[in-house]
Amino acid sequence: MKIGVIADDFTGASDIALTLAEAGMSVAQFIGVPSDDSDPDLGAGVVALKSRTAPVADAIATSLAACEWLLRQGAEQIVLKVCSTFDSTPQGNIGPVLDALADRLQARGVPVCPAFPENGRSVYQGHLFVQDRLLNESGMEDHPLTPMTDPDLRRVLAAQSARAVQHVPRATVMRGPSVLAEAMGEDAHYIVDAITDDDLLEIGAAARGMPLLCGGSGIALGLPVNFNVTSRPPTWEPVTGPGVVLSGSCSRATRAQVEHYLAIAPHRQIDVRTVLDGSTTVDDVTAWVLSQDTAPLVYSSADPDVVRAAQAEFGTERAAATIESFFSSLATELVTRGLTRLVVAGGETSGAVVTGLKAEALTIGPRAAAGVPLVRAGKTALALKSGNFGGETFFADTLSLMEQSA
Ligand SMILES: Nc1ncnc2c1ncn2[C@@H]1O[C@H](COP(=O)(O)OP(=O)(O)O)[C@@H](O)[C@H]1O
Ligand SMILES: O=C(O)[C@@H](O)C(=O)COP(=O)(O)O
Repeated sequence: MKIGVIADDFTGASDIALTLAEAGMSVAQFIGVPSDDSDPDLGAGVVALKSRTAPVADAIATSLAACEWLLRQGAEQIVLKVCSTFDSTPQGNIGPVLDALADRLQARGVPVCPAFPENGRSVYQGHLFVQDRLLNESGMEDHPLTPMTDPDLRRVLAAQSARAVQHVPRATVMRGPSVLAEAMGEDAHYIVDAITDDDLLEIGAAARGMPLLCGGSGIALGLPVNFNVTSRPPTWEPVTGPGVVLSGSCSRATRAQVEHYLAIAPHRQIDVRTVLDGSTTVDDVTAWVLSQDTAPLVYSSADPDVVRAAQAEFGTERAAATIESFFSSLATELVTRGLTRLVVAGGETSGAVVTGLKAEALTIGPRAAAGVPLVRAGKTALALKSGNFGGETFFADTLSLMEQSA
C-alpha cells in the first residue's frame, strides 16, 4: 500500500476513494480498522471511521489505530480526510486528531486544505467558500451536529490544535511545488489556499514525501502521480433487484433531492418523536418498503427549525442516535429481506447503515456524482451520499446507474 487514508466519516471515505480510484489507484474502503492485513497489491486503503462527532479521546484513539494498521500495510503517506466544509465541533475533532497523527508520524509542516472545486468548495485567504458564499452563510451554519459559524479556517483549526497554525496564500501555491514545500517547513499545520484543481495538483506535487496531509477529497487529486500510477476509470458489474432510498441528511442539497423524489416515488417520513414513542417501528417500515413496486424513500430529512425543535425536546445526541439507530436496523432488515440497491443520504446516516450491515470492506465503482461513487458490499450496491453533494435527480439517477455495467 502506498497511500493510507483515515476518513472521519463514511461518505467522506467513499468520496476520497473515488478520487484515488479515478486517478488509477487500486483502492478499497475498509469499515473501521480491519483485523486482517489487506491485499498487498492495493495501492491505497481508506479506513472509514465514524469519528467526526465522536468524543475527542475516542476520535484520537481510533484514528491512531487506523494509522498503525495503514503503516503496517506499508502506507508511505497518510491523509486525514475531513469534510470539504471542515465539519467539526469547537472541541474538534480535526485539530486533536491531526496533532496526534503529526506526533506519531513526526510530521513537520502539515498541509491542510479542504478545497473541492468541482463541488464549489474553495479556500482563499484562509477562508472557506461554498460556491460564492462564505462557509458560515452556506447552510452549514444550520448543520444538526457540526454547525459551522466561522469561515476562517486558520481560526477554526487554531482553536482546536495545540500546534501552530499558519497560512499559505494562493500566490505561493501558484509559484510551484518547490516554493510551496519550502513555505511549509516549520512544525505547524498550514491552511493552504486552493481555488482550482490545478492548485490541488501543485499541493499534491509539493507533498511528495511528506508523511501527513489533511483535507477533503481534493487533496488526493495530485497524490497518485507521485507513486507513478496512471488514470483508468473504475468498473462496475450491474446490480438489479429491489432498491430503497434512506435519507437522514438534513443538508440543503439532500432536502432538494428528497423534495424531487417525493413527487415520483412512494415515501415515508420518520421523526424522533414517533420512533421514540414506538408508533414508528422498523418492522412496520420494513413491511411498507417491501410492499412497494418503485424504490421508495424513507427519510427523516427536515428543515432546520424542525431539527432544532427535536433537539431541544430530546437532546441533540439522543435525537441523532435515535434516527441513526433506526436507519441502521432498517437497512439491515431490508438487506436480509432481499433488497440489493441502497442509496443512503448523509455521512452519519451512512456510517450507521454500513456498520449495521456489518460490511468489512467496500469496493469502489464509478461515480454517481462528483464525490459519490457507487460502492459494493458483497451482492449489495450502495451509494453513500454526502449531505451537500449531487443534483436534484440524484436518487433516481443513482438507483438506475446501479443496474448498468461500466
Ligand atoms: N428529523 C431529525 N431530527 C433530528 N435529528 C435528525 C433528523 N434527521 C436526521 N437527524 C440527524 O442529523 C444528522 C445528519 O447528519 P448526516 O447523516 O451526517 O447528514 P449530512 O451528510 O447532511 O451531514 C444525523 O445524526 C441524523 O441522525
Ligand atoms: O468532503 C466532503 O464534503 C464529503 O466527503 C464529506 O465528508 C461530507 O460529509 P457529510 O455531509 O456529513 O456526508
